[in-house]
Amino acid sequence: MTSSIDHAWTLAKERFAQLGIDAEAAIKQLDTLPVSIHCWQGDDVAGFENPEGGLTGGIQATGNYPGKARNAQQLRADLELAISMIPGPNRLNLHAIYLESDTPVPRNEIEPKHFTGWVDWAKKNKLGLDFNPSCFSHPMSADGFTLSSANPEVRQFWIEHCQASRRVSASFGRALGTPSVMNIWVPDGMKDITVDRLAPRERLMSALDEVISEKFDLSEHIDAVESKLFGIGSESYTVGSNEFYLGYAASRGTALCLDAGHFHPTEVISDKISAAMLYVPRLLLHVSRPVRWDSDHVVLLDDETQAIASEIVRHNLFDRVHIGLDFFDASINRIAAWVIGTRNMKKALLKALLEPTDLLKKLEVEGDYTARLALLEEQKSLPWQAVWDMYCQRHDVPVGGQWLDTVRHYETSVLTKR
Ligand SMILES: C[C@H](O)[C@H](O)[C@@H](O)C(=O)CO
Ligand SMILES: [Mn+2]
Repeated sequence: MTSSIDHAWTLAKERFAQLGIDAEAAIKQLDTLPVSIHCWQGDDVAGFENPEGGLTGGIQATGNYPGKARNAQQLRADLELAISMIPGPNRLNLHAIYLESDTPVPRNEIEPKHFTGWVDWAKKNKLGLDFNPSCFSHPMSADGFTLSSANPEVRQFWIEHCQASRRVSASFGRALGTPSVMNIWVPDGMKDITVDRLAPRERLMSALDEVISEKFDLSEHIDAVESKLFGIGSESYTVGSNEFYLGYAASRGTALCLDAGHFHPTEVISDKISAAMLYVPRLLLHVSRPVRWDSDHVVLLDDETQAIASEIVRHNLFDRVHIGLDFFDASINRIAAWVIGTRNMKKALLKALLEPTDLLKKLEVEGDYTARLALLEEQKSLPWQAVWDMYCQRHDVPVGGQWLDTVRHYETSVLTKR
């Protein structure tokens, strides 16, 4: 018997075909676009190095929802549940503080062996891994500076941490056969009026040059650098600003990381993609949702998420844009947060893949802006949701909101007992 999902899919396929869109091809393309899920939503960016220590670096996870993961086994179990409800290919994005070791490991001495548990797990779950040095929540970052510190000892420590992180990242790429994108974000900045805004940037530039001096094949490791506007306690000056890192990535050939929460409130990263792509080889996206500030709310299927996805699809940037997520909400069920945010990113990609882009571009070139707007608005009510349901069904993940029942059951049976 034909199910309602199959029936809706057949009708949707016909409807899209009338506009010259191949829904089957859209689904196939979506299957080539992994989303890198960030591990840190699962435990409020605590990590396993010193989970009781405070989160520093000017970022904050607010909320006290019960059941956060407290060790690697719990975090992996939570991730497995989330991933079982997200259709299509995924990656896992790890921070260095999620290492596993029986004895304390100084950050500048981390090695691939401290992450073998993650690599084995990634293999078993068919996931690629991405990586991040963790330049925060540490006594050596206590005065707000790391790679740009005026203190040579502090600077050297973080250079060594980032160098060690690159070796870990490359080991992921070799073990899993897919390059690990390693993103460098440093919180360096000042709370108040800064007199010498140049010297820290000079130091950051030369420290980064030291960090990336060891050569790795792009098939195993990709460097990315992430800018920021401000952080809590560094409101007046951020060393690694947008201009700093755009110039750095363009001149050194690294990827540029654009975080949706790291710009002025009316600036959007969707509009930066086409501009930056003319100068940098690759982009890493940290898709997030800033509410008034870099609040890292869960990603919605909103206009900006859609615009980000549409930019990737419209300009065929599939091989040059790495899609990552960056939010950490401790006020709701953390597994639900992963599921909601990641499904939304994928829904936006699917909707973009179902757009009659060639026709829209033709109308634009011809100056028919009336038809362009009419078509853009009409397509919002095309039956993309039936295509999404079929995509979920084929990947054997819950089709609609039923996934929440599974999360609720896990909450009662596992999370509340932690
Ligand atoms: C954990 C951080 O959010 C992350 O490393 C960084 O990407 C960031 O966005 C800091 O604001
Ligand atoms: Mn980020």
